[in-house]
Amino acid sequence: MAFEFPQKVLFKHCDPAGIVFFPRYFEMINDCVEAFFDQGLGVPFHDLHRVSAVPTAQIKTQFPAPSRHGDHLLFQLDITKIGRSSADYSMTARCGNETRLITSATLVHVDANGRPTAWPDQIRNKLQTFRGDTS
Ligand SMILES: CC(C)(COP(=O)(O)OP(=O)(O)OC[C@H]1O[C@@H](n2cnc3c(N)ncnc32)[C@H](O)[C@@H]1OP(=O)(O)O)[C@@H](O)C(=O)NCCC(=O)NCCSC(=O)c1cc(O)c2ccccc2c1O
Repeated sequence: MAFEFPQKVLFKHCDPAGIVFFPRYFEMINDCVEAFFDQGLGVPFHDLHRVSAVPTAQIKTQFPAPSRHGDHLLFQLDITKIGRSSADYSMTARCGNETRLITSATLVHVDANGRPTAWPDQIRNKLQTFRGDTS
């Protein structure tokens, strides 16, 4: 099951050439991850960050086609791997049938001291429900 996150391209996302500037895509990616924790996992960041955090250890992104002001993007997130303290996800953003962004990344669950710590069972079990087809 993929988690879905709609995002309309706004004026603030675009550069003078009229296309989405890549740092704004990374903000959209993080907005999708934040919504995933809140709505998908039932662990909103304002609760999670009282005791832990989930920084990004690695991320790889491709932009196969540009997005423009007014486009309606649909982000889809799948969990592809769950480790002791880490989780890999893949994410795409599409406008209609056209793919605009493909990304894969690793989040690591860390304690209040920033050290990797095992996922709590409640979060691990919810992550499992968003496992995609890969590995
Ligand atoms: C991320 C680290 C805390 C990892 O520490 P360390 O390297 O000591 O970890 P281990 O070797 O013990 O491995 C633990 C665990 O992580 C996996 N892992 C580690 N590095 C990688 C990697 N490069 N690629 C893939 N996987 C990796 C490893 O396989 C282990 O997995 P297990 O499942 O087996 O346990 C440390 O490296 C660190 O602190 N890095 C800096 C992170 C950072 O600054 N990122 C960029 C800015 S922060 C950020 O972007 C961000 C912050 C947030 O608070 C967020 C909150 C919510 C969502 C997103 C956030 C976010 O993106």
